[in-house]
Formats: sequence, structure tokens, C-alpha cells
Amino acid sequence: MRASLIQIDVKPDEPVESRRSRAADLVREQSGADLVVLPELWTVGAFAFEEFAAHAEPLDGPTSAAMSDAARDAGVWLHAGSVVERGEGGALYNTALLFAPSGALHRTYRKIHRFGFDRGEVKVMTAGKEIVTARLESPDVTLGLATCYDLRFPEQFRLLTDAGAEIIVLPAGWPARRRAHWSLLVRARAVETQTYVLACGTAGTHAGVEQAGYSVVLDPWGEVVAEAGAGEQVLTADFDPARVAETREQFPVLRDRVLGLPTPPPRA
Ligand SMILES: NC(=O)CCC(=O)C(=O)O
Repeated sequence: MRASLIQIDVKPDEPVESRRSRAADLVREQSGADLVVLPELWTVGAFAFEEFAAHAEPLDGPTSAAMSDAARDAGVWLHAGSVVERGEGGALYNTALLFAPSGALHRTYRKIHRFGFDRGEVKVMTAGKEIVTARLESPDVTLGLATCYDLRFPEQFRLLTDAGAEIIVLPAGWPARRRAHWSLLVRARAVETQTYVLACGTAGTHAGVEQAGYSVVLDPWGEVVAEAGAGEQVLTADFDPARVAETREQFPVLRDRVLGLPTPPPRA
């Protein structure tokens, strides 16, 4: 299986329309890959909180339309990163979009863990409530979907594993300041779930926040298959999804889980 991660530079002086058509061209160039991945909120920038509302779009909005066309033209599965979705009643969500090679919108995932503590996403967005997996055909694999800050919550990844995920796709807008956390946590999630992890971040600086880059593909043993640098780059990796079952067979740690551990006593 071949995956291409497009670590796009979210340049604050580039109009969104220009970045959208640049991203679509980059997707078209990945014809021959099975799966192409874009980062979190790459149109507006994951830290440009004040601009979220102005750039919100419905699920059939301009980003969706451009990505659908690009997926169909390239003949690839396209995880188009996430957009600010304007949903029911005007609520905003950080929503990831997965397109089939036909261009059809195959699955959406609304980010569950919103970043910003009492600011940012928490203030302006509504949290998703559903654990989302997606079965692909050709290649015949199950993706588990999570977005950026979700990475810090291992319980979500356990649930994705229980739901059959073999490849976890994580679009992100992760800051350079916490790059050490990124490298550590993506690896931890791969080791504990025994899945491939495809983690695609952004490059450049937007809203005053330097982005980490360092998109990465990890195998179910936690080894790096391919890793980007800090700048804009397309990272391509070839790997064998059958290694998920092999790893779980050879090192069957998931079988040793003890479910229903007793609840801890209340804090003193
Ligand atoms: N966009 C995000 O979710 C940022 C997450 C982050 O900066 C962190 O977890 O650290």
C-alpha cells in the first residue's frame, strides 16, 4: 500500500482559494498512491481561531467540492484533513473528510477533543461524539480517524482498535514548541494499538504559531517508516497492512488486556 502525506505550508499571506487549488493540484500529483492525507484545518490554519467562523463551510462547501474532484481525478482515497464545518443550527465542528476514489464523500469525523482549554476551539466549536472507522475497498483495510489533540487521549485509540482500525489517520496542526510530545505520542499510539499511524501536520507559521511539520508514518511495531522535515513536503511511504495482524500474532499484548478494571477509590 502506498500513502502520500501532504504537509502543506499554511502561509498567512496566501488566500484560502489559492491554497485550496494548490492542495488539489498536489493531490492530483499523487495518482498511483492508494491513500492521500492532508492536515487539520489547512485552509484557515488550526490556530487561527478568530477566523474559524468566517471560513466555516457546509459538508458540500468549496473545500469538499475541490477535494472530491481531486480524489476522483487522481483515483485515490483522500483523507482531506479537516475543515471548519457549519453544521446543524449553525454549530461549528472540526470535521475530517474522507473521499473515495470515485469522489464520493465516504466518511466524516468530528473531532472529539477540542484544543484550547478555555480558549480557541473550546470556545467556538462543538465537540464530536462518535468514534469513527472507515472500511476501504482496494486496498481492503480499516482506517481509524482521529484529529490532532485527540492524540493525547489514548482511550479513543483503544476504542478505534476495538472497532477494527488497522491504520490510524491523524491530520494535525501541531506547534513546533511541542514537537517532542508529537514524536513521543504518535509512536506511543502505534505501539499500544499495534496499528500503522499516518500523522500529517502542517508547515510554516500562521496566527503567530510556528508549526512542527515532521509528519510521520509509523508501523505497528512503532518504527518510523518515513518522516518529513519541517517545511512543506509530500511524504510518501510504502507499507504492508498485513503487518498489523502479523505483529498482533507475534506479540499478542492486546489479548492480555484486563477489561473492567475496578474503579479507583475516591481521592483522599
Ligand atoms: N490543533 C490542535 O489540536 C493542537 C494540539 C496541540 O497543540 C497539543 O496537543 O499540544
